[in-house]
Amino acid sequence: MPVLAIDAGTTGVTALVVGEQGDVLSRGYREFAQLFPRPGWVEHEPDDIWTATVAACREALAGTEDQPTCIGLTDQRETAVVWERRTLHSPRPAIVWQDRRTTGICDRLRADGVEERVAGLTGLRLDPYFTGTKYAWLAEHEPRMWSGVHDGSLALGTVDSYLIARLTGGAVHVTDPSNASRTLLFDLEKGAWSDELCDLFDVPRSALPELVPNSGVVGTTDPDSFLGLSLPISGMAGDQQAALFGQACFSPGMSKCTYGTGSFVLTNTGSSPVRSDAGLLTTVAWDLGDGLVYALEGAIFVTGAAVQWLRDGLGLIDSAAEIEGLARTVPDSGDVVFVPALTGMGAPHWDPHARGAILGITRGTTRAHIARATLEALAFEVRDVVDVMVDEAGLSVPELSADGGASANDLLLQLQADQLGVPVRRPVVTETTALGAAFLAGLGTGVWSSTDELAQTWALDRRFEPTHGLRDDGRHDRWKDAVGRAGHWTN
Ligand SMILES: Nc1ncnc2c1ncn2[C@@H]1O[C@H](COP(=O)(O)OP(=O)(O)O)[C@@H](O)[C@H]1O
Ligand SMILES: O=P(O)(O)OC[C@H](O)CO
Repeated sequence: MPVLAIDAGTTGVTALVVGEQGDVLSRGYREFAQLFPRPGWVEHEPDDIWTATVAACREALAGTEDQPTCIGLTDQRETAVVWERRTLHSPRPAIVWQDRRTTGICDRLRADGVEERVAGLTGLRLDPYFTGTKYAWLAEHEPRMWSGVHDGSLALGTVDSYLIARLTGGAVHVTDPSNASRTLLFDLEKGAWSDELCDLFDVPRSALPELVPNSGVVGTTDPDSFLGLSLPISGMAGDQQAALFGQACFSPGMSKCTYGTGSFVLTNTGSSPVRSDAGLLTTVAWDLGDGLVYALEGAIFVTGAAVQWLRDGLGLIDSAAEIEGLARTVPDSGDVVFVPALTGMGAPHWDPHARGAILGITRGTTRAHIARATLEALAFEVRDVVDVMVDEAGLSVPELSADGGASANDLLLQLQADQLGVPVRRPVVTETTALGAAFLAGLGTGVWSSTDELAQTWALDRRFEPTHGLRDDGRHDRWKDAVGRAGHWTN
C-alpha cells in the first residue's frame, strides 16, 4: 500500500511514491518561478506552486505501477499565502519566508517592548522570517485586500493549508501544529492560536485554518481538481519537522541536520519545550494525536546557497557536486576563512546586517582553497548551532543524522563529524522531508502501525567518524573571529 508524498519546497515541488519498506518507488519534480520584485523581497505565485504540485505528482504516478492509497504533504514553512475561499485564486503573490520586507515592522514592535512576550508565547523571535510579520505588512500596505480577510471572503494560511484547499477543491481549510508554530500566532504551550498575538499582527482569528494533528485523515482529494483521484490526505508537517520524522528521530535527544539552500538542525526534546536565550527556536515537532512533541531548532539561512554562489556568482564550479572534487585537491583551506552571510545570519547570531566575508587570502590562494573554505564554513555553521544546543540548552547530541541535497557530499559530512566530535550518519534515502510526510500519512491510514515499525525502515548508507583532535585544532577560533568581522556590516 504505497503512499504519495508531496514536498512543496522553496524552489520546487518533489513528489515521491513511497513503498511499505520506506523505499522510493518513483519520483517527480517541478521547479517554479522565484520572484524578486525589490531587493530583499521574495515572492511566489500560489498558482505556480499548485501547477508544479500537480505536474510533479503526475510524473511520480506515471513512474510506477503501484498506485498510492493516501497522500502526505510537507511544505516550505512560514510563507504567507492569501486566497479567495470561493475561487481558490490568490489576489496577490505569497510572501516567502526569505523575504526581509518586514524588518521595519519587527524593529517597531521591538521598540514597543513586546519582543519578550512574543518570544515567551511562541518560542520564536521578532524576525521577518516568520509569517505573522508578513500578515501585519499586508494589513498595513494593502488595506483594501485585507478587508476581504476581515469579511471572510479571503482565507489565510501557509503553503500546506493552501495546497490542501486546492487538493480538496476548497472543501478543507486546515494546518498542523508544526506549521502553525512558525507563524508567531500560535501559543506554543497551549497548542492553539493566540487571540493576543492575532490582535498584535492584525490577523482575524476567523481567517486562520483549523488546527489538526499531523497524522490522520483531514480530507479527500477532489477528482475534478487533482488528476481524477479521490485519495485521503492523512499526514502533514512543515518540511524540517517532517525531515526529523523521516530520519526516525522519534525519541528525545535524537538530532538531524538537513543540508539544502540553508541548513536546519532539529533536536527532538519530547513533551517539554526547551527554551533558548542564545539564538535557537523552540518549535512543535508534531502531534500524533496524543499531545505535542517539541524540538529545538537552529535555522541557518545560507549553506548550500553558498555553493550555488560559487557556481553562479563566481563561476568557480559548473555544478554543485563539483565542489567536493575541487576541495579535495588541497589538504586544507590554506588559512582562508569564508563566512557565507550572503543574506545576513540566522541561528545562532540573528544578524540581518551581516554580509559575507572571505579572509586570509594570499597570492597562493586558489579556487580549490575557496571551495574547501566553503565546505568548512558549512560545517562550522552547523557546529555553532549544535554547540549552543549542548552548552546553553544542556541537550546531549551524541550523533547527527544528515540529509538534504548537500548531504551527498562525503567531504562535507567528514568535516562535520570532525568539527562536532561526534559521528554523522547518512541514511540511504536522503529525501527525508518527503519521506517524513509519507510516514505521517501512512501512520494515519494504517500502512504502518507504529513509529517502532517505521524505525525499522531506517537504513544506513554511511557513517562518518570524527577524526581525533580536529575539533580543537584552532580553526574554529579563527572562524569565530571572522564571523565577528562579518557582523553588522550594513546599516
Ligand atoms: N554535492 C554537493 N555538495 C555541496 N552542496 C551541494 C551538493 N549538491 C547539492 N548541493 C547544494 O544543495 C542545495 C540543494 O539541496 P536541496 O535539498 O534540494 O535544497 P532545497 O530543498 O533547499 O531546495 C543547493 O543549494 C546546492 O548548492
Ligand atoms: O524549502 P526548504 O527545504 O528550503 O526549507 C525551507 C524551510 O522550511 C524554511 O523555514
